Amino acid sequence: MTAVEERPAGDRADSRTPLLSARNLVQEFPVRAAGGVKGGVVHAVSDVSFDIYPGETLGVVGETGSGKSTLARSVIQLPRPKSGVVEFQGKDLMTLGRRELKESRRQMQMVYQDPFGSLNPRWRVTEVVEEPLVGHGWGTTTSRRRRVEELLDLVGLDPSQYAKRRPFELSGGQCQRVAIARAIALEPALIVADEAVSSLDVLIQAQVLNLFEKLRREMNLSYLFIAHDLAMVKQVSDRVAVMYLGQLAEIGPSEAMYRSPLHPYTSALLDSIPRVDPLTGKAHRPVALPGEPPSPIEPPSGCRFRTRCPRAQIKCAEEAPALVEHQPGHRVACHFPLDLPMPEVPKMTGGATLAPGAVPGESAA
Ligand SMILES: Nc1ncnc2c1ncn2[C@@H]1O[C@H](COP(=O)(O)OP(=O)(O)OP(=O)(O)O)[C@@H](O)[C@H]1O
Repeated sequence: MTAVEERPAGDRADSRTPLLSARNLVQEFPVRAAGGVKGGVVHAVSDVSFDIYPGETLGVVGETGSGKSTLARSVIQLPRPKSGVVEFQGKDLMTLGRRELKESRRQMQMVYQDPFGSLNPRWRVTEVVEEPLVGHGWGTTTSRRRRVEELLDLVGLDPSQYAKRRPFELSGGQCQRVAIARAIALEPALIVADEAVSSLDVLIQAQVLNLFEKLRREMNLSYLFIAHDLAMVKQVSDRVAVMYLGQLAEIGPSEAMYRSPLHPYTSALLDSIPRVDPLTGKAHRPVALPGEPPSPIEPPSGCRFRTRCPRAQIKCAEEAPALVEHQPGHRVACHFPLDLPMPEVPKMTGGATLAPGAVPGESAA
């Protein structure tokens, strides 16, 4: 796949120069077979390219195991990807030494799914939030304490009530607010939120999402926002990237992706969530995605989704589709995307010669 040039969506993104450009990212993990013998590799992220613009939220969705977290961690170089380029604020992170990378990491912070697990249980809230400031030699003890109070205020926690508490004395939502205060302490440009609200109940989720949005406006933050919940991703994202088995299936402006998805996988993901049609008011009955994702150790040839795709053709097994722009800023990696009529070509009928995975029989759309 060639490098892509993307466009910011909507009027939130305030610049045409990306804050972050990831190109052809690859991350693989060796697997050990029984007895510790070296086995194959997990192709967790394969040739993924995307941009994030200042002030923009890019949502990433996909089934479990599709490589979302690995992608997020590759971006912040934890660990460094196997290959590719990550350019952040004009610097190629892949070539930076440890000291320079630490400086760049100030500007990119992660918020994790488990709010309790991500905080040191022995520390008080003040110490948790102050720690990155200390680590980067920020200010004096007095100015740091003042900054911690400001940060707690900013995330909606009254310092006089919460500063001295320990994580076990907080609710999940409060813990996540502390984690966010810590993440924004050094005024980063990018927050990588990996399922950051998934473990919270719905009401608290909405409050934390509002907090993210407030911080985006006030600090011109960008987000790489990872979640399973498509409805939530749509709500917070300017653009959405759909991952399947380590690759981008589709990326585009949030509204367009949900209104008229181009990839059969995106369409199937949307069909799998309960929702109400905004035009007719009719409830949509969710349809489960067929089958299971194939093993990322031996992904299918050609298009990785073809073993579950109702539109799969012979070509899909033979040739990997490139991520191609179909609408402005809306790219899809599919030989037979949903905005084009199905051509009259021989259909795939069985998996024997097209392993791994069986191909959905004659169910082409
Ligand atoms: N350190 C590792 N060693 C070996 N395999 C790994 C490692 N980390 C991730 N994987 C594998 O890489 C693939 C992608 O995993 P990843 O956690 O990135 O997916 P995900 O989309 O974030 O899933 P989830 O939504 O469940 O968090 C999976 O097959 C996973 O088992």
